[in-house]
Amino acid sequence: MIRVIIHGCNGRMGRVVSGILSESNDMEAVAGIDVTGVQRDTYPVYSDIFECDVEADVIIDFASVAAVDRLLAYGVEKNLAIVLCTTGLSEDQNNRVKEASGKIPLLKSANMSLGINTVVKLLQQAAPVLADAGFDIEIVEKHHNQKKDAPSGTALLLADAINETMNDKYEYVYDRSKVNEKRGKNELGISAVRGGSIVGEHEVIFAGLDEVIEIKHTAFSRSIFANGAIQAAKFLAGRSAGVYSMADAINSDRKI
Ligand SMILES: NC(=O)C1=CN([C@@H]2O[C@H](COP(=O)(O)OP(=O)(O)OC[C@H]3O[C@@H](n4cnc5c(N)ncnc54)[C@H](OP(=O)(O)O)[C@@H]3O)[C@@H](O)[C@H]2O)C=CC1
Ligand SMILES: O=C(O)C1=N[C@H](C(=O)O)C[C@H](O)C1
Repeated sequence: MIRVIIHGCNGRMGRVVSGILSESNDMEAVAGIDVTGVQRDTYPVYSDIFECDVEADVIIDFASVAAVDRLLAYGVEKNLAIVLCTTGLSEDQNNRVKEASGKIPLLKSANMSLGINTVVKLLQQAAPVLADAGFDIEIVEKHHNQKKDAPSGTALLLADAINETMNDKYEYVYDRSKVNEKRGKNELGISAVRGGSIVGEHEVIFAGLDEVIEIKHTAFSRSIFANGAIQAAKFLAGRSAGVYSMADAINSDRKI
């Protein structure tokens, strides 16, 4: 049995992860961490991560940026693998993630779904061809009205995937209302929409002369992220220290 601590267990994502693990034959939730400290399932829930002294193999995190520093410190202290799914981390926090990965196995991804990770590959093929032909690139993301960070971690992940294949030539533009000039060729626009219960939608628009290509991913339920995180946890448990990617977990033969 792979023993999992769910960080943010009472949140929207934590509850979905918890539900899937309760049906698993080879993985189990052994503890949860959530500011509320409310126990909803069979495992104990701690409001302070350092109060949790339950033996485990891996932490699955869907919580809050405010909780990330203590999560990393706890993982390092207890020598626990971490699947880090919280988005909106600062540059300093991303550096601390890298530092921690020198000591523990760590997989961080802004999107755990197979679909988005496949879109990344498509973009890396399409972007060099279309950008060289003069196409402008814009990303539009849509999420529910409870989401705190904007733009989404996935929008940035997609933009970075494109930019890496283009020698980092793009400058990201988030708010055109402040720009009173025509669009520059090296701009990559990123726009965020927030409303209702939209689970997650990402559209990458390649706009050329007289033709437009749109690559769009729509999440209809949170289980695609939860299943991806559980697959990542299964992949990560027992590995040596280092940074791993969702692509590593998807290509692994340790399936859920
Ligand atoms: N990588 C991916 O594929 C995905 C990433 N996400 C990201 O995951 C994160 C969580 O999303 P979601 O579940 O919708 O958010 P929620 O706000 O529903 O859940 C987060 C939970 O974490 C709790 N929490 C807040 N601070 C702490 C803390 N210091 N210690 C422990 N628990 C804490 C919250 O408690 P309280 O409500 O009381 O503050 C809440 O119960 C977001 O950053 C989101 O962007 C989401 C979906 C997919
Ligand atoms: O907060 C969410 O809900 C989501 N967050 C992630 C992000 O910021 O990209 C992933 C997914 O789109 C849902």
